[in-house]
Amino acid sequence: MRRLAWLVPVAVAAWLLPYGLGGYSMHVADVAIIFAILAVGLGLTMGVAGQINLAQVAFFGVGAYTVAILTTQAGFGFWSAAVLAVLAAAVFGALVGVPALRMQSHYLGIVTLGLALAFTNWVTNATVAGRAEGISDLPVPPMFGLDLSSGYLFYYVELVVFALALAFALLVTHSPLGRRLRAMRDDDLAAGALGAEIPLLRMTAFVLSGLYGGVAGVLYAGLIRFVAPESFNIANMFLLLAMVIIGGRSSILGCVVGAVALSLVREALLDASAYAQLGYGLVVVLVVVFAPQGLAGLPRQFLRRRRDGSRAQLGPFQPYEAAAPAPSDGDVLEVREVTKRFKGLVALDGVSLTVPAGQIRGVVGPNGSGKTTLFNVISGFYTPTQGSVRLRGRDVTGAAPYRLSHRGVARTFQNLRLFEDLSVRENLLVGLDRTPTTWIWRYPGLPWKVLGYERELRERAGELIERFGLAEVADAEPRSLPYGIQRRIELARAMAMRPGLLLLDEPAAGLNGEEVRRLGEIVRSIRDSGVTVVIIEHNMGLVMSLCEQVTVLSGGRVIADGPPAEVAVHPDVVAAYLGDSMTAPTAEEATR
Ligand SMILES: Nc1ncnc2c1ncn2[C@@H]1O[C@H](COP(=O)(O)OP(=O)(O)OP(=O)(O)O)[C@@H](O)[C@H]1O
Repeated sequence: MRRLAWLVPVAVAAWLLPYGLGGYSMHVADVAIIFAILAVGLGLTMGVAGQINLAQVAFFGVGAYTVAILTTQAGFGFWSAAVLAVLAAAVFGALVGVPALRMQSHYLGIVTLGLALAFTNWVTNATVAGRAEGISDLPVPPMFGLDLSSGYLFYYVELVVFALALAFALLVTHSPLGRRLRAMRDDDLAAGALGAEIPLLRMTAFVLSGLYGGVAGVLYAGLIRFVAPESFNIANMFLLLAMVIIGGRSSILGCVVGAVALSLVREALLDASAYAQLGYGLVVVLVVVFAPQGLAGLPRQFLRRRRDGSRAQLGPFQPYEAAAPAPSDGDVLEVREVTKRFKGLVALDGVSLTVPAGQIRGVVGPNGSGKTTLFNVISGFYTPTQGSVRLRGRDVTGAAPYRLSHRGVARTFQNLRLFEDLSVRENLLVGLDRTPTTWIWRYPGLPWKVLGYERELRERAGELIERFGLAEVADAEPRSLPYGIQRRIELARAMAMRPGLLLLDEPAAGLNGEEVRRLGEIVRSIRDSGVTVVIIEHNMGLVMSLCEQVTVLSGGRVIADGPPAEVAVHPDVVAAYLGDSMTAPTAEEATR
C-alpha cells in the first residue's frame, strides 16, 4: 500500500485534468482511458497469466455491440444493457479460453486471432449488427440528470470505472491468485504440483480479460454512441498489443502507461497513419529486444544487473519439532503393479511398493531405470497404463497433480523447477497457498479477506524462510543464486505445502559433501516431524545412511527391496550397477 502512495497525486491530477483541456483533447483522454482498461485486461491474460490472447479487441466489440443491439433493437435501458454486455463479454472470454485448455504459445495465438476475426466478420455481415455501416444513435447513458453526452462529464464516469478496474487488477496481481497465475506462466508443471488448478486458472485469465473488454466496450458505446466493425479490427488489436508490450506486460501499471502513451502518439500521428503502424512495429521490436519487460520492467532490469546473488550464504536449518510416533498410521503410499508404456517403450513394468508412515524410503537404480517415471505416476503427471496408486488407502490413480497436492503429496524435481520470475519468498508463498481456485469469488466479494489471507501467508513465509536459513536470499530471484541454495529453496517450497508424503527426486545432485551432510539432517528432521519421505538418489552414501528401506529399479522392474545393507549386496543389484557406468554401492557404504 505504501508503495502505491504516489498514485494519490496522479489521481488528483487526473481529476483536475478536464479543467485544462479543450473539447477535442478531452475526447482523446476519454478514448485513452478506454484503451487503458482494455490494456489492463490484456495484461492480466498475456502478462500475468502468460496466455497469448489476440481476441481482446473482440471482447471489446462484444461489449459495445451488445449495448448497441439491446438498446436500439430490444428496448433495453443503457445500464441494464451494460450489465448484460459485460456478462456477454465474460462468456465470450470463457469460450475463447477453451482452446487454452489444450494448446499454448503460438497455437493459442493463432486460434484466438481466428476467433477475433470471426467476430469482425460476423458483425460486418449480420443484419442485427448493422453490417458494415454499424449501429448509430445509441442512447446517452442516463445518470441522475447529468448530461453524459458531454465528454467532460463522461470523463468522470470513466475515471471512476477505471479506478475500480485498476484497483481490482492490482488486488488480483498482488494476492495469491495473481501469484499462482504468474507461477503458471513460469512453469505450469511445477505450479500444478504445488496445487494450482491449471485449466481453471487459464479460464479465469480469459474470463477476466473478457470482463475488462466488456467494461471498455460499454464505455465506448456510451461515449461514441456509434459502433462499426472497423473499431474492433485487427489493426486495433495490434495497437493494443503494442501498448501492453511497450508499457510492460507483466506490470498492470505498465500497461496503463503504455496505453496512455500510445493513445497520445496515435493522435499525434493521425495525419501519417500509414507510417504510424510501421512506427509501432519498430518500437515494439526495439522494446522486445532491449527491454523485454517493457518500460515498467526497466528499473528491475538495471537492479538485477547490480544485484549478484552468487555469493549469498545459507543460514543454518532450524529443525522441526519432532512429532510423537503413531504406530497405527499404516501405509501412506501403495503402488500396485504399475506399468507405464510410452508407445513401444516400457518405462515401468509391474512395479509395486508400499511405504509405511514415517519411513524414509530410497529408490535407486541405474540411469533410465524408471525412477522419475515412478514419481511422475505417484504425483499425477502420468496416468499409469496399468496398475494403481493408493494414498492412505484411497485410490488416486490418474488424479491430477493439483488434486494430489491437496491430498498432501509434495515433490521436488530432478532439474530444479523454481519459478524464475518470482522471488524466493514468492516461490514459498505459492507453496503455502492451499486455497482452491474456486475461491476467486472472494476477490470481488470479500477483498479484505483476500488481503487478510495474504498477510497470514506472508507471516508463515517469514517463518519458513527462517527455518530453512533463507533470510539472506528471500527477495532474490532464484536464477541468481548458487545451485545448493536453489535446491534448499525447492525443498522449503515443497515443505510449505505441509505435506504428508514428500517425494525428493535426486535432491543431492550438484551438492558438495558438506551440503549433502546437511541435506541428510534436514530430511531426517522432516521425517521426524511426521512426514513420510521417498527419495530418488544416486549418492549411495546418502541413501545408505538415510533410508530405512531401499527399492532398486532396473529396466522398469523392482529387482530388490529391503534394508540398505541387504540390498547393496544383492546379486541382481550388483549386476545391474555393473552393467551401468555407475559404481555399485560397496558393502562398506552399505553398513556406514
Ligand atoms: N515422457 C516420456 N516419453 C517417452 N519416454 C519417456 C518419457 N519419460 C521417460 N521416458 C523414458 O522412460 C525411461 C525411464 O526414464 P526415467 O526418467 O524414469 O529414468 P530414471 O531412472 O529416472 O533415470 P535418471 O536416473 O537418468 O533420471 C527412459 O528410457 C526414458 O527415456
